[in-house]
Amino acid sequence: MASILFSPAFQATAIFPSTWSELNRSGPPRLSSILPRGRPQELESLKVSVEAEPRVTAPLQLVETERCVDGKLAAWTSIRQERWEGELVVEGEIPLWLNGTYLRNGPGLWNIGDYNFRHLFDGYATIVRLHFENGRLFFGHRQIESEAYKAAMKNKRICYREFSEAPRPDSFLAYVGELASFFSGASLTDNANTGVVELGDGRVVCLTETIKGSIQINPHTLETVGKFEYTDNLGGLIHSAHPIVTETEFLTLLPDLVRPGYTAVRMEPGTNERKVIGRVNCRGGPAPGWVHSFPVTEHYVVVPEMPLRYCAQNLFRAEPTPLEKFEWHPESGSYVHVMCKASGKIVASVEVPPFVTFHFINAYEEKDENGRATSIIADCCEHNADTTILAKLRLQNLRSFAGQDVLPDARVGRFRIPLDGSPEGELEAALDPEEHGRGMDMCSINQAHLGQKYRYAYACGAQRPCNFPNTLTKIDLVKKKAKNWHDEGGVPSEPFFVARPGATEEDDGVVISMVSDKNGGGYALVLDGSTFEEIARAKFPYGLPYGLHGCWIPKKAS
Ligand SMILES: CC1=C(/C=C/C(C)=C/C=C/C(C)=C/C=C/C=C(C)/C=C/C=O)C(C)(C)CCC1
Ligand SMILES: [Fe+2]
Repeated sequence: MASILFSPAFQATAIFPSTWSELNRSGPPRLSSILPRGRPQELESLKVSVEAEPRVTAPLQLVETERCVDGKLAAWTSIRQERWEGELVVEGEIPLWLNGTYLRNGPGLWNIGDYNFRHLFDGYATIVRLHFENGRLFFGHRQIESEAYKAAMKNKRICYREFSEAPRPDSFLAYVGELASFFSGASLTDNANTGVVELGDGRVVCLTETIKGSIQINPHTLETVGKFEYTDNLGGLIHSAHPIVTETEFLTLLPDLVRPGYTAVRMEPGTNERKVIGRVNCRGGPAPGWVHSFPVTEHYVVVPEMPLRYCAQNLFRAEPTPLEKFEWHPESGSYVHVMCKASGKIVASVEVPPFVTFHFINAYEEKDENGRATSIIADCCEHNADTTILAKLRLQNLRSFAGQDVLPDARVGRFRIPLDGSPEGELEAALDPEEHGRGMDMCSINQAHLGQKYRYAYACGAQRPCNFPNTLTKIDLVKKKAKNWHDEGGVPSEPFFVARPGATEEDDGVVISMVSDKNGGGYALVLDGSTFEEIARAKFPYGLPYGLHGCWIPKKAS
């Protein structure tokens, strides 16, 4: 029997599903799950009992080195248990207007027993919930029960093709069955570990880049509701991981690997049917460029075609490749296409300097004195046309930081795309990248400015030396300045901006993030959107794995 002293906010209640229990069958003592009982102030300090489970020789084991241990950054370690929920003790003041739920999705389990995954993006999805209510903060996390996750738990081995991992042919064939499914996409994962969105009709869906990896969850309990089935016949295997979602529509891009191009589609709230807006053919290369995200303006869908292109062979290859599912084809050219949202027509298709981006920040139309759009401005987190960032995100590299400055430089890349028929567009840094330490990714904006002229972007930046973005940065695109927040030795996740209801200033609101601290713990962080100063934090019961993207679900008016 071991004991851990916990803050008064936590009360012990065991809630281990059998899958997790099996997975954890050996190794160090486990912490029981804990649920809140009453306000933190009302509770006494509590000793939580931790029982050591009997060691058995089982194929599935969590390896000690992969676990979150004190003194080691939790960001790159697997989630400690399948689920947890409870109230957190808040230091500082959460504004009373901040009522609603921040959900954040990401890969959180990077090992099956003693088998360790290679890449950050391989991990089985962990959804985390921060529920803000009248100054109080409730926290929970849970594994998403994709077919890939369930199969791995059941068979104690990887059964589907993840970002960089593929099952051994025997286990895959044993699980999925026929060889034909190998070519149909059935072997691809549905591990929805990349993002989470609330549709206009209130349904909450976790996403990855396979279409079948769209999974509906319950935003209150984090329970997996089931697969989100698209009822149209559009087919295809993959889509952008970042649809544009508003109260009135869901827009996404479907890359076509057979006839290289992209189809832009729209889905209305209350339906599961995507309708085609239009299609654009690729201008270069053997396959479409990777389209992890894309921006929109008021009237246009902006379709980036980057020279980091999908590689159909790599999608189905068993061995890891240098660029995973992709290949770098600088000779094929880089392009940006602009599609009219109303007609689906291509109104511009320009060649641009080579670029590597995963995340677009925003886009808008520049207009002349008659209100006619003359060009499109599209901003992204741009990795200086260097693909090495993908290898830097392998877990071995993330876990082996020894003080060297190894994070490749990134910048806010600003495209200017003329709408007058000119053949070329521009790409330049929107501000001196030194302002944010030459680190730049995982961005958000005030959603009220989506597709509109805007001034502020929030992102992860860098304080060097580092091997991963380790600051939060607020970028002022007008003054070309950044304000930076940093906790030495810590790794913050995507800063997510939530506007104050009734605000008139673009940065009137808060920025939410979750931080892995240097002691192996972690905390939820709330910064003032305007001053970028900390206003509240709340410690988690244990450090969490790094998460990717989130969404805000405001409390519904009653
Ligand atoms: C590409 C395919 C798949 C998986 C795609 C996934 C899981 C992509 C995830 C991409 C993410 C999270 C990109 C984030 C980038 C962040 C960066 C560059 C941060 C940099 C910091 O400096 C499958 C679904 C596995 C199969 C089809 C193809
Ligand atoms: Fe992303």
